[in-house]
Amino acid sequence: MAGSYIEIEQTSVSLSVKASSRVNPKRFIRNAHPPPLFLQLRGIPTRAERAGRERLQAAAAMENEFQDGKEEVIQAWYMDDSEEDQRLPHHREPKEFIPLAKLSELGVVSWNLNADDWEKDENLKKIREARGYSYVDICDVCPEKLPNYEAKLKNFFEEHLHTDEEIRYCLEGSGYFDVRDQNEQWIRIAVKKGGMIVLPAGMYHRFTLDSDNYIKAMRLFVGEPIWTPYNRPHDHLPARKEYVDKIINRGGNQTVEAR
Ligand SMILES: CSCCC(=O)/C(O)=C/O
Ligand SMILES: [Fe+2]
Ligand code: NI
Repeated sequence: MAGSYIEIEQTSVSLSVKASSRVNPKRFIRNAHPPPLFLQLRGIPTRAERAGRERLQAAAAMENEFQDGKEEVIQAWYMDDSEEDQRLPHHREPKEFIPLAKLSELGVVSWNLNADDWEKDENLKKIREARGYSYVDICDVCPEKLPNYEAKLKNFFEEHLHTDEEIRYCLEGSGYFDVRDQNEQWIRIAVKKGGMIVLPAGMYHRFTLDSDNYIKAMRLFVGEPIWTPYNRPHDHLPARKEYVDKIINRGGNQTVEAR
């Protein structure tokens, strides 16, 4: 092939590749941007597509890491319907605990990390690297440190969704993240020091302190954070539709009625 040319025409680009000992023409074509039409038609992945897929695989592989002792820092149970103080556990009678694997089915990812050493923790670094969590800050939920404490707590407990993942790592204290299961039942996820949790984009949820009244949480984000809560109902948002398709309907065609 040395010295020969491969000419590929498509509407937006015309690509000439001179094959030589230094350039692998097949690889050059696969990495062209935009991808040549014949690659698109044959479904051959470009370099960008391969990189995207590899990132997703790395992020997914991370979901099985750092699980030892997780039950001590993250527990989940079905809630009762009582209107009593939101900070109470709200167990059903009898109690209905939920295996953490069930949370994975809902798209919730979680880990047990060493919160005493979070600044140097290699496991936290691995998670951030694999999942692209470039942004972090720390949020103390207590009246002295959180501006507009009462209003914020009220907003946290309004059922809402975000258009990106909600990623929280409990460094001190504890709190409850409530999520809906596939049948709209409330599940209470109790997170203690060392528990890190990811609620997927488009999942309705709410947050409350428990009766110990304090959490110090690391908040993580991919890129610049967008904190906007979309209170229920916000079923028309693409993030919600994707969540419903992927998790609630598991790729099927069932429709979910808006409340
Ligand atoms: C524990 S961080 C405060 C809760 C929060 O940020 C949130 O978005 C709840 O849904
Ligand atoms: Fe939230
Ligand atoms: Ni809206």
